[in-house]
Order: sequence, then C-alpha cells, then structure tokens
Amino acid sequence: MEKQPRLLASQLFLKNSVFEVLLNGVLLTWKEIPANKKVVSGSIHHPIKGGTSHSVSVSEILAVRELDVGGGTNDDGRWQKMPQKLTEAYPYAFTVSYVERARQHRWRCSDVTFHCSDGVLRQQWIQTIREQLTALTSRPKHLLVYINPYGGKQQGECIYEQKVAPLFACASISTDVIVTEHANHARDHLKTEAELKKYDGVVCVGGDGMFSEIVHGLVSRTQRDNGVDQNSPEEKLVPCSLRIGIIPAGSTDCICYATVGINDPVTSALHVIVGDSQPMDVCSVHHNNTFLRYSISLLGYGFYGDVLADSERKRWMGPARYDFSGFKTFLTHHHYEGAVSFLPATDILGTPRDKTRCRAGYVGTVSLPEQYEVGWGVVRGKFLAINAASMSCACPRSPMGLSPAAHLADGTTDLILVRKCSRFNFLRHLLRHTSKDDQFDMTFVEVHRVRRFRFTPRHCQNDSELDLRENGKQLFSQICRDHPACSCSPAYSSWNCDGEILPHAAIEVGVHCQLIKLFARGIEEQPLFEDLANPQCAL
Ligand SMILES: CCCCCCCCCCCCC/C=C/[C@@H](O)[C@H](CO)NC(=O)CCCCCCCCCCCCCCC
Ligand SMILES: Nc1ncnc2c1ncn2[C@@H]1O[C@H](COP(=O)(O)OP(=O)(O)OP(=O)(O)O)[C@@H](O)[C@H]1O
Ligand SMILES: [Ca+2]
Repeated sequence: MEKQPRLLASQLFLKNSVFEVLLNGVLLTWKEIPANKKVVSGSIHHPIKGGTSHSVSVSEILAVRELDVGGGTNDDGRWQKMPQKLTEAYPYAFTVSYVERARQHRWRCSDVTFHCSDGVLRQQWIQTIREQLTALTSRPKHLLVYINPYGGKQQGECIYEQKVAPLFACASISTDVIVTEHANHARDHLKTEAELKKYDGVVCVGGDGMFSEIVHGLVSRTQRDNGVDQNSPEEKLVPCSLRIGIIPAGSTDCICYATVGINDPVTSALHVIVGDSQPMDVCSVHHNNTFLRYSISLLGYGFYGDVLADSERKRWMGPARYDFSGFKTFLTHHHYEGAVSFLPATDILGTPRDKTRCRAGYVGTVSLPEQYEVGWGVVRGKFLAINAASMSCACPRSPMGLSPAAHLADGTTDLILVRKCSRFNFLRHLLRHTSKDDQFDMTFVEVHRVRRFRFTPRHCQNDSELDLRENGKQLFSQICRDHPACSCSPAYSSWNCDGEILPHAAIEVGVHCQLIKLFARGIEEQPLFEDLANPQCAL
C-alpha cells in the first residue's frame, strides 16, 4: 500500500507575526494569524480568516535546512534583529528554499524562515519536508555538466559558477563538470566515453549549438547501444532515457526560450532541480541514405542558410553577427529553385495557422498508426526561404517564433515555403515575426504541417556527387562571371540545421516523435503567474 504523506500543522513565527503553517504532501501553506486570534503553542485545526497567505507546491521546494537563531537573516539576506520576546518563545528556526514565479516566465529561488517553540517540533518539520522531497522520484541527484566557455558572450563558466552551481548545491545535486576544450568535445565524450549509468541527466551551458552537440552525442549513443543504424532514413530511432538541461549562454538560445519561455540561467537551473520533463521531437536529416545531422529547431534553406553561412565568418562579432548578416542577406535577396515534396500530417488536430500555442501541460499527439491515405504533395518553384520549424523557434528576436503554433512533441514539423517576392514584401513577412501579426497570411507564403519532406535543388536533380562547399561555389562564380552586372541568384543555398551548415542541398527529413526529453515543462500560461505572484491571493 502507498504510504500516505504526513500532515503537519503548527503555529510558527515568521518575521514579526505568527503564522499557521500547514504541510499536506502537496502544498506547504502559511497564513498570518491576526493578533487577536493567536494560540500560544501547539497545533490549531480551525480555519483562520484574514492575514496574508502563501502557498508553495511541495514539488517546487528546493531544500529545507536548520538555521541557528539569536537573530536571523531576512528573506533578502540582510541581518534582521528579532523582537527579544518572540525570539525567546520561538528560538528554533528552519529555512525552506522554494521556487517563486517572477515576470515573463522567470523563476527565482526564495527563502522563508520559520521559527519554532522547541527543537523537537523543528526536527519534525525538517524531517517531514525532507521525506516528501525524497518521495519526488523525478528529481535528478547526479548530473553531468558540459560548459562551452566560448558560446554567446563567452560567459558560460561564470554563469555556471555564480548562478547555477550554488542552486544545485542547495538542492543537494552532485555534478561532474566538464569545460569543453574544442568543438564536438561534448558530443564525442557522450558518444563514446561518458559513463551514462551514473547520471540522472546531462546539462549543457551554452547556446543552441552546444545543445545540438549534446543531442547528437546522446541520440547516437542510444542508437549504437540498441543496434539501430542511423544511416537508414526509415529506421525507427530509440528514445534517449537521460533528460537534457539547457543553461542558456549562447547567441540565440531558441530551444531554451521556446521550452521555458525565457532565456534565463536561474530559471533553467530551477527547472532542472524540480525534475521537470518535456519530451521533444527530433528531425533526422539524410542525403542519399547517409545520415547528416539531427535538427530540433530550424532547418532553413535560402534566407536562414545564407544568414548563417555569412555569420559564421563573423563569430568575433558575438550575437550581433546574426543581425549584421541578416541585414546583408536581406539586401542580397537571393532566391533558389527546387522541388519540395512532403508527407502531410493528417492524423493530428492542429494546423500551423491555429491561434492556439504549445503550452505547459500540452500532451503531444503520439504518432498514430492509422494515417489517412494522403499521398505526398509536391511544390516546385523559386523560393526565398524554405524553413522547417519542428517547434515554434521563439527567441528574443522573435518572441512568437517562426511558426508560433508549432508543437514541441507532436511528431510533426511546420514546413514554411516563402516564394520569390519583392524585397518590400519579404520585409513585411520578416517584420511580422516581431509582432503578433500572421506571417503566413501572405500570397507568397504557404505552410504545411508534415511528417517527412524532401528537397531537390533544380540545378542538381542528381545531387549525389555534389559537395556544396566545392561545386556550389564554382557554379555560382561561373554564373556570375557570365553575367557580371546581373542580380541573378546562385544555384544553391545551404541548409542551416540548428545553426550548422549542411554539406548538401538535396536532403530527406523525417520527424521522430518525442525522441528526447528536456528538463523543462513548456511555457506556462501567464495567468498562473498573476495568481501566484499576488501575495494576497486566496489559498
Ligand atoms: C526587420 C526585422 C526582422 C526580424 C525577423 C526576425 C526573425 C527571426 C527568426 C529567428 C529564428 C531563429 C531560429 C533559430 C535557429 C537556431 O537553430 C540557430 C542556432 O542558434 N540560430 C540561427 O540560425 C540564427 C538565425 C538568426 C536569424 C536572424 C535573422 C535576422 C534578420 C534581420 C533582417 C533584417 C532586415 C532589415 C531590413 C531593413
Ligand atoms: N571549447 C570550445 N571551443 C570552441 N568551440 C566550442 C567549444 N565548445 C563548444 N564549441 C562549439 O561552439 C559552437 C557555438 O556554441 P554555442 O551554441 O554554445 O554558442 P553560440 O553559437 O554563441 O549560440 P547559438 O548556438 O545559440 O547561436 C557550438 O557549435 C559548439 O560545437
Ligand atoms: Ca513538432
């Protein structure tokens, strides 16, 4: 039989007042007792009206610890002198650290210190809270942490040491930390060496590129351990068991932003500590039955491919390189010819044009065996951009993202085709990414929710021998030498695969539903914050 959580109710002293404190296995609540209703000691069992009240879910308590008194520390860490009489009456203190919601999906760690009249009561409280925390089996105890010291503004190590490590220590999480020494260090370590059995999760401190390394390491390792061949595009991949945490310290941080709602290191660390779990889709990208890469956020050909290719040469500029290259690519206004064929997702309810958003608690449609018999669709033409967004791709540049209604874990990707149009119209389309306006409501844009797709560039219907880095450039320079003053576009762009350039233009993509899990819960609805942030809220 399941053990019932112990119920505790006491009158405890907090700041300058007496509170009725209650722990019921789900919630810890404390409610101020108006001065005229105070009971001197022991438990009370009747509801008390009036006074401020607070409530914290046990699942969002980080830790509880004893505190020596004679005075005490305030919630904001300042020394607080307590009234002599009350300190004498309640000399035994304990502090509870818990998650508090702040603005714009930010989480913060807050402390509340309760004072008890005797040591036995204090022990009872500490022990009971600890028992209830131990019963939360989804919380990680031992983590493997990779820090990219060169991501984003090169603050990775500092962010981890100052903001994250103290929180992990407070929550009694032990860590093995590796500061990477070169690109693909984390990927290769995970793929071949790391003793994964020792850990409850992997944390990366860096940007989307660093996260991508972790995904490649973990997914490849899992397939190898299970004898699955990644080179076969049709193969069903085995999901990874370890969850991944992202401490954002990169330039775009779109995976973190779209799964948590903000790119904030403390918020992400707290999601790891409370043991959140968010499944996510992963796209596999193949060329001629050879595995190229996995994509979790954006696969972009044309505009986003060209922005990335240009920005890679400007890494020294830091995150601003994307704006610089974005502006330059916008002015260049190249279009690319080719054919996109895709398998529409017919067995799901949503569409990319929905007004609904993927939010915390959304249960993704798990792949269903009975798809309607709808064949592949084909779209041919000249495109400014071909984007596949497997999730919204919300980021600080575009708070709603490339595909605002995309879901994190529904086994589909939103294929966005932007046909050749004027610069003015393309600018209108881009601008809509920065507001709530519908970027798909334009004649030259179409969007399909798909399970698989292929792209074949026009100039290379047989792309088997093509290596873009070599032949692509030659072809472009050839064309432009022939038309020195023309504004013709090169034959090929490159694919931007989560911030990495792919070596081929002709690719085949399949979505693997819920292949990985993150220490996140999806974006919480804002009203939840409004209620909980209000200190006067009713219990
Ligand atoms: C006029 C303002 C329009 C703003 C439109 C902004 C749309 C931004 C949508 C961003 C989507 C990011 C998707 C995430 C991709 C990541 O896996 C990847 C790795 O981190 N990041 C990038 O590839 C980094 C890609 C970064 C792309 C930045 C593009 C900036 C475009 C600026 C265009 C300026 C035109 C101005 C004309 C006057
Ligand atoms: N020690 C290292 N030295 C050089 N490169 C590294 C090192 N560790 C990781 N990398 C590589 O750095 C690249 C960029 O890292 P990261 O994603 O952390 O930052 P970013 O590119 O600034 O951010 P974003 O990906 O969000 O745009 C990654 O592709 C990763 O492979
Ligand atoms: Ca998806």
